[in-house]
Amino acid sequence: MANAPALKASNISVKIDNKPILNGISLGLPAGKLYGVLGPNGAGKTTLLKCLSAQLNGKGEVLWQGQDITTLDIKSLAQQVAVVNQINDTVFALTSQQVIEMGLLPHKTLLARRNDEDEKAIQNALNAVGLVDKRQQLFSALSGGEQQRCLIARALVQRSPLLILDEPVNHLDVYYQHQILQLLKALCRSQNKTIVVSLHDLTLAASYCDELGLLSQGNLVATGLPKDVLQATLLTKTFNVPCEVKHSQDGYLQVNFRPEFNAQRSFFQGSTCA
Ligand SMILES: Nc1ncnc2c1ncn2[C@@H]1O[C@H](COP(=O)(O)OP(=O)(O)OP(=O)(O)O)[C@@H](O)[C@H]1O
Repeated sequence: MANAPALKASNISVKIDNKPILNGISLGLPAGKLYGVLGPNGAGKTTLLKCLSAQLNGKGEVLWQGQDITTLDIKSLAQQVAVVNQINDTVFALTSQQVIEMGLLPHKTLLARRNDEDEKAIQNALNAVGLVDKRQQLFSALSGGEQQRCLIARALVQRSPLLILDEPVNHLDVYYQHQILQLLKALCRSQNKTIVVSLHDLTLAASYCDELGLLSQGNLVATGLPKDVLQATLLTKTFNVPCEVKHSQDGYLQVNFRPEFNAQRSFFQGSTCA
């Protein structure tokens, strides 16, 4: 079946400390597609991505190529799924190259040395994310955006058919936001990869993602083509900010949140500030 989902989540639910975080999420994504997960802070995007990449075991089932993803042993999982989590405060005493090289581990035996093919993969990944000149720089000395691109490069050399990236364009300037999403989309098309990203920029999501899922308070309130998910009324309700969606003649969607919205009014209510 050409369009059978490569990644299929059925009825995923997560509770933490008895608080529902995800409520019965089901979605299916064919190979070769870029899927964007959207939603306000705390909606459950990271939690969903962790379930899809077997970092978190919720209720329900995640099938990757027909197999329950939680049953893969750690090496097979790393060969199948590359993960880029949000950058945390972990300071790696490693160079960019060494961080990227970690992506080769799932394909190596314990004592294997780096070969020409590995070197080429690292060089290609450094090129792809524009970090050739930072190769020997300590990861901890990279800027936030460079760290983000370095972790994406690590995922690239992992050569896995499924990529899960949590806010991959966070910290990136406009050029690299577009460059990284173009790269991810190209990987879907040229290598038939299945890629899931969480994003906050809805216009960017509309420009690059094949399909979107919109989360609100742990519920998947819409999923499908960008034009079907990005409806002004639904977005206004979900993000609690008045919004309009413009459709350009060349097929692009632009989501504008209204600047006259005064979030500070509620912020300063009850405070003594003038
Ligand atoms: N380990 C945890 N302990 C307690 N609560 C948690 C834990 N992990 C997540 N949560 C809660 O689950 C909810 C969803 O969190 P999640 O990180 O998935 O949201 P998100 O949509 O990715 O948010 P953001 O846009 O801010 O990154 C939040 O209310 C969060 O506080």
